[in-house]
Amino acid sequence: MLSVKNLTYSYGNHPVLHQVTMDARQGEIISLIGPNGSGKSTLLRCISGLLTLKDSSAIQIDGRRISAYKRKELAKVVAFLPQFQEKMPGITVKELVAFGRTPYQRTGWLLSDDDREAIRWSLEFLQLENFENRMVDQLSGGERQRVWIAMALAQDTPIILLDEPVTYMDLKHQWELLGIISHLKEKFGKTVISVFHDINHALEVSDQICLLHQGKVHQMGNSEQVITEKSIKEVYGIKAQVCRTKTCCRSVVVPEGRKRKRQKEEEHLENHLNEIGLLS
Ligand SMILES: Nc1ncnc2c1ncn2[C@@H]1O[C@H](COP(=O)(O)OP(=O)(O)OP(=O)(O)O)[C@@H](O)[C@H]1O
Repeated sequence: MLSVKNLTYSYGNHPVLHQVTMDARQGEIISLIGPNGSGKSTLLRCISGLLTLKDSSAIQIDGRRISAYKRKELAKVVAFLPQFQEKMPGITVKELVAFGRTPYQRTGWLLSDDDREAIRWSLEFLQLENFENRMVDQLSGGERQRVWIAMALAQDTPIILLDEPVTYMDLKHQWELLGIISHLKEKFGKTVISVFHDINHALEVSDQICLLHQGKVHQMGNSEQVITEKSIKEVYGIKAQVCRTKTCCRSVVVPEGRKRKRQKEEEHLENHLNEIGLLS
């Protein structure tokens, strides 16, 4: 459905993405992970059509290069939640979610029955019914983020791009949103490509994980292939354990804390002193 092939992108003369290749099938959840500045947002913005590509055939949807889509046509296929959302003063939650229907407007701003149904569905899906008349700029960061996600869902596209969708959310809402993302795939066959900073979030929802490092795909595949102690060390430069937990039915990544590091150093010193006979 979505194919990214040898995508290279520079901001002016600052190269950011190098020969990125990635495929997404229909109904697949792909997580983009990688350190700050590795190019995750830039990759999403390229796929969303917001950035102009030198090689316009590098990104194709259903076999058609994205530059061949008209703006409105592409907005019916790809919805994009950017990393930072505006506060949107003077606009209610329902009005903002209604903006998601813009690609379907013909003349003027009259909502059709389909529009109203999509708006209602999105508000319900994000549990925002009780918020619909609230002003967007008076919401908390996490609440506002849910409204922006609802707007993206109201667009009713087969492909949804989410840039750090859980950033401002508390623990409960983070895990609820991960459930919503899985639901979008399982019940509605949506293809979701999402940036996560918390690898455990990526492990919870992904069919595939794309690990970016310095603008290149370091590894792409299922979680067991990609999330290893070796790859975390290579890309993030930290020591972490990848533990398989029975209760979660998946792996969890636990970075080595300072206490454990200190404990290991002390054990090492004690062993050494033992070896040379200073401790007995
Ligand atoms: N508009 C821009 N103009 C110039 N350089 C940019 C622009 N946007 C991003 N960059 C640079 O491109 C590189 C990749 O940025 P990008 O935002 O894609 O990374 P990221 O992996 O999403 O980072 P983060 O995890 O911090 O959000 C960085 O070096 C950044 O400074």
